[in-house]
Amino acid sequence: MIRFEHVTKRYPDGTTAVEDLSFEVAEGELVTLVGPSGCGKTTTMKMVNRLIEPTSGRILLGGEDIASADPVELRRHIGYVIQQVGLFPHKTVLENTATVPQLIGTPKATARARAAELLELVGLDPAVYGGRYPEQLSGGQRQRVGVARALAADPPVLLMDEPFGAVDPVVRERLQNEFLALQRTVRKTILLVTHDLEEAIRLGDRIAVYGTGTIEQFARPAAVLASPATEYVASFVGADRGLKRLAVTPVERADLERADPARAAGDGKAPTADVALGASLREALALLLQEDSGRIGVTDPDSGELVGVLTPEGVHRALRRAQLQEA
Ligand SMILES: Nc1ncnc2c1ncn2[C@@H]1O[C@H](COP(=O)(O)OP(=O)(O)OP(=O)(O)O)[C@@H](O)[C@H]1O
Repeated sequence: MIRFEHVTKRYPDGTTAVEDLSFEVAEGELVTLVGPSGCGKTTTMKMVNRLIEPTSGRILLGGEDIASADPVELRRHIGYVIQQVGLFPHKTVLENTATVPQLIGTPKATARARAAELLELVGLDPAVYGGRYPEQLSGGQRQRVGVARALAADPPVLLMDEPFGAVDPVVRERLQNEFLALQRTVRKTILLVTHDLEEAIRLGDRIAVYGTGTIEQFARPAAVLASPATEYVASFVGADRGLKRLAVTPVERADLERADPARAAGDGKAPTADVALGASLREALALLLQEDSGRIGVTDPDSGELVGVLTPEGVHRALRRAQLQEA
């Protein structure tokens, strides 16, 4: 869907922001660009909507070279969410959200109805918030309006530059989770820039880890954590990557031991907590650490039935399995 072919950007003062970038974002995929300040993430992203022009190489969108597209037309198909959100202070939340559809000629009533739907979708009741002005919102609420506004024109592609950067860690995690749930419904093709590795791991279907102006590794989060491609990636990912890997490894049937209801009932140590198959090992381990029985139940997410129990040995097996799969 978005394809970079040997893209280099040199600024007029001679700074090479990115050099020979080649990668592809599949349709409906969310790719996070992560790396330290100044490594070229924002430059990469702004080349997609032609706010910045590459020095060499080309970028294809849906197979078409964007260099031959009309920039204004191009940007209609690309939603853009930035950290400062950039809401119009003198417009209400509803008007802000309806801006783009109205610009492209959607009748006012239709644009507003659509805006109200989107506000609902990002968790803001339009009846409560629609008439407010941006300054009457919290930082997290403003950020949600920014996301709703970017989705309003229903663009197939979204560019997001530190979209959750301006809020505190607790709100940030909630917004991230809501955003993931939203993405499961809307399935946009997304490039998301962040300097926060946790965020990149949590949100990305794949992650591009930037060195200076180049991508050091482009892979699924679990693969980056299990086998960093270079020394640089290993140090960026840090020594606690085993812990981070817990967050991206799901509980699978093969990790479980048989649930034995007779024994569980008999020794009075039935696990009191359970997780669904597919939950992260991090979630499972957090519960396991609080369980006297040393086991937690694992249920089928569809039927709710108990399918087995997970023990610390099971967690270890799961981690080894994940490492082998990614190696
Ligand atoms: N207009 C410009 N002229 C010259 N150099 C620039 C210009 N814009 C960016 N740069 C340089 O290009 C490099 C990449 O910048 P870019 O903004 O893409 O980095 P980034 O990874 O997004 O950083 P941050 O996380 O701090 O936003 C940096 O060295 C930056 O100083």
